Formats: sequence, structure tokens, C-alpha cells
Amino acid sequence: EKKIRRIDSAKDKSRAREKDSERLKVEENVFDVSTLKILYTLSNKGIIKAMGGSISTGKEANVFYAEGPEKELAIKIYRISSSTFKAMDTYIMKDPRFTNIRNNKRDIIFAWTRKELQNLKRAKSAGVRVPEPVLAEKNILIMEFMGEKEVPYPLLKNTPLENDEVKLVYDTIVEYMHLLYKEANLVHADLSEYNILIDPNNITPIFIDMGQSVTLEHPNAREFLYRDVKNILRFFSRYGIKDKTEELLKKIQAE
Ligand SMILES: N#C/C(=C\c1ccncc1)C(=O)NCc1ccccc1
Repeated sequence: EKKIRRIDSAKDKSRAREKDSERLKVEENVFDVSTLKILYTLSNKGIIKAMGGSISTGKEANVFYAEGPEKELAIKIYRISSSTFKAMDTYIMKDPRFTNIRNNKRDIIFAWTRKELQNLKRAKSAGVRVPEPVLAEKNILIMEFMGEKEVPYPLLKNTPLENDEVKLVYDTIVEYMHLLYKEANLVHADLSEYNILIDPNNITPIFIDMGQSVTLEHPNAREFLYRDVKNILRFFSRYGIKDKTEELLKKIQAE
């Protein structure tokens, strides 16, 4: 009995160590010197009062919680050593808003960060619920924190919907896709249950991650819209939603 307990606790310890090293590794390679300098400057300007922990990590960026002078903030830091900047290439090089940037990694990542800020602003003014954009500085994007007391709102992926909530959430997502298209002239281009938060106070959707969003002038805009529609229909089919792809595409592109 004692022996087993000892083994268990040893296992727990090694698991904890692994977790810490994992977290350290993640945070290590996103906080390069130039990024730290910017964070330091932003904190001297009073824009960031205190940095919190990591909210989510992706291949190309990390999102951290931070305390702002008034509200809670989310700080999205794009990794300069990001390996997926090749993918960014496709989205940004054909975007008429960014044709003139030099084809080097840092400039692409800085342009991408500015693009996410611009896209959030356009989405917001079109009436789509997104985190309030604050500023973009090199590879750092500051936006409103969507959550409460350091706990981010859950992803749609992790939010079981009651029957009487499904239609409202689905219709709001479709309305936001329509507003993005007609008013903001944008396609999200990575829309899925992984990039929609649900505000638990009123079960309403919030679109996040618009770095890859493209204007309708982008040669692949319709293909990206088609993919977004397929993702949303696939997810809501589990709740019995049976809209057809063509039908939804028409609704989103309608006057
Ligand atoms: N923006 C954002 C996110 C959350 C968020 C939460 C609360 N308030 C604002 C934003 C987020 O997790 N994005 C996913 C992601 C994609 C790529 C790299 C890292 C993380």
C-alpha cells in the first residue's frame, strides 16, 4: 500500500515537472528580447498594469491575460520564430491591403498583427461582437479580455447548448457572418467552434482570431467563406440544424 502511494506521488511529481517545463518552453520562445522590450514600454506607458498567465497557445501565437488601467486585457503575441509563417504568406501576400510588404519573416508577422487589429476594428464597426481592439505594436496585439476575473469565456466547442439556445446562437453566428461580408467586406477564413467564444451571461457568440480574415478582393475569399459555412453547418448538425450550404451562402451574401 505504502509502496503504491510512493509510486503514485512520484508519478504526479514527474507529471507536474513535465507540465511546468512545457509551460516554460511555450512562454520561453514567445518572449524574445524585442517582445519583452515592447511589453516593458507598454507597461511604462500605463497601457499594461500587470501581465497574467497564458490563456491559450497556438503554433503561431500565445494569448496572455493582462490587467489594464481600466479593463482586463488579452495580449496576443505572435511568435517571431513561428514556423507557420509560410501559411501566413498565402493569406497576406494576395491581400490588396498588404501587397507592398517585404517578404521577410518579421515584416510578415508585424503586418499580420496589424491586419488582425484592422480586421477586429472593421468587424466591430460592422456590428459583429468581437474583443474590443486596443492596439498593435510589432508582433503584439492588445484587445479587450472576453471573460471575467482572469477566466476567459468558454469556446463554443466546450459549451453544451440547451435546446432553446441552439437557434439563437446559430442565427446570431449567421447574422455576424452576413454583417462581416456585407458591412465589413470581410470573410473570417478560420471560423469554427474553436474561434467562437460564448458569453455565459447571455449565451451570445463572440468571434475571435481574425488575423487570417481577408477582404472580398482576395482571390480565395469565396473559397474561405465556403469553408467557414461548412464548419458552422458541420458543428450545428449535431443539434439537428439542417440548413443547406448553398442556402447559407446565399443568406450571408444577400443584400
Ligand atoms: N484571440 C484570442 C483568443 C482568446 C481570447 C480570450 C479572451 N479574450 C480575448 C481573446 C484565443 O484563444 N485565440 C486562439 C489562439 C489562436 C492562435 C494562437 C493562440 C491562441
